[in-house]
Amino acid sequence: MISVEEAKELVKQHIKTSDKHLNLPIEKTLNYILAKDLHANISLPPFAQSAMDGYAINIEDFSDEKIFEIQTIIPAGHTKLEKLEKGKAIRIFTGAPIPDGADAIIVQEKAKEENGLVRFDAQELKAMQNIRPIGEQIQKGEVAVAKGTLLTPETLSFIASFGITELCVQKQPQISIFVNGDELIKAGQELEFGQIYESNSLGLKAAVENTNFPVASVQHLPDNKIKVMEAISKATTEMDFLLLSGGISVGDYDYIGSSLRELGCQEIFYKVKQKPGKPLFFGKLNDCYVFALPGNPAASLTCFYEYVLPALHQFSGNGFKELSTFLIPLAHDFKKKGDRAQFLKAKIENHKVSVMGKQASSMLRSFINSSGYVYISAEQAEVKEGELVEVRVF
Ligand SMILES: Nc1nc2c(c(=O)[nH]1)N[C@H]1C(S)=C(S)[C@@H](COP(=O)(O)OP(=O)(O)OC[C@H]3O[C@@H](n4cnc5c(N)ncnc54)[C@H](O)[C@@H]3O)O[C@H]1N2
Ligand code: MOO
Repeated sequence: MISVEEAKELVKQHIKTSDKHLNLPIEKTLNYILAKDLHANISLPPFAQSAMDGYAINIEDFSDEKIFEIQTIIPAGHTKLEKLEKGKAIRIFTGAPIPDGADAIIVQEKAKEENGLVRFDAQELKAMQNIRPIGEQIQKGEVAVAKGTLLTPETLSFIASFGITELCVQKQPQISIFVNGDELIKAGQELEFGQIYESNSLGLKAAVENTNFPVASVQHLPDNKIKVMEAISKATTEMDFLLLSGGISVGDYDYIGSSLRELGCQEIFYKVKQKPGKPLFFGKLNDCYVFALPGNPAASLTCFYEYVLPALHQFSGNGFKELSTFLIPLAHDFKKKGDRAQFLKAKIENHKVSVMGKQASSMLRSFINSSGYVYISAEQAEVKEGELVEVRVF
């Protein structure tokens, strides 16, 4: 059985970033990954701009006593470069082009205007005050946004300021989710003795979608090896990722592992020294990455967050992006049972973190209102109150 660290390293090594790109109108690219470096096609700002509503002057002409004649008015959107005449002021507004010869904007709160004349309050002036120089934010030709960047609302807004209408983005992975087990029934049906409502597919689908990747299909497979093999064989020729849940342990009706092997799936690892999620399988079949997640609901989700999520990011050009991790003092002593690494649902309160109750991998309850996992490595046996622990936030 390999360690959590070894398993992650293997995922990182084996997932290749997709070279499938597509061009999309910029307004359709939210949450895609930029596939090519984007160079600034113009400087920003493209011309020197006033940062305030006020008056453009040349500092050499300024003295507290002086009254300036107002030469003209420059509103935002004025498309002609004006020239400031010696000793005069120009009325100007935020975003308007600075006239040639001006090197300071005095805000209107420090001025009094009357009959075409303006008198400024006594004040110290700094060269270029309230002026946004050309290219202050970025110069034409510089890399504006590097490939591999997630297209967030802020990034898209920045890109839009270059007047760009189309972007080359990474194609999103095609993902299928299969859940397996004869005991599982769909919500809405009457529960018979021995049956449970199937819940992992909803959790996994929501977790994938929460990361802004689409789910192509969800399917429930019976405990029937022929059907399992047929479904896996078809999905792995069509999908980039197949997420299987359940049937990967050692029981007589756990057909996922044997089906994958008989179909010739390359096994990259099976079984990780962790709780929950020990019988996690990762492999590759027909160019499709296969994660067989243990069926216990908390194990399925934990393996998703810790292994599948970074794999999806890496495939999509966003690097092996794991959950954000913080070091936070533990609010109580903790003794670990067993020698596996543990991902424990936990809550951060008052700058400390507490491990929640009901941690069994069959239970989801401790996820409710949790902030993330406390990660206790395989080597650690206990942690004392106040010691810093790794908290992985989902
Ligand atoms: N003899 C051994 N038995 C088990 C071992 C072992 O090492 N030796 N490992 C245990 C561990 S650890 C885990 S985790 C589970 C994983 O088993 P499977 O991946 O084969 O999952 P199932 O047996 O199909 O299901 C486990 C559990 O979860 C429920 N389940 C499954 N799918 C769903 C779903 N979609 N929605 C809701 N609940 C689901 C299922 O009914 C079972 O109760 O194996 C242990 N056994
Ligand atoms: O690995 Mo299992 O998730 O411990 O129950």
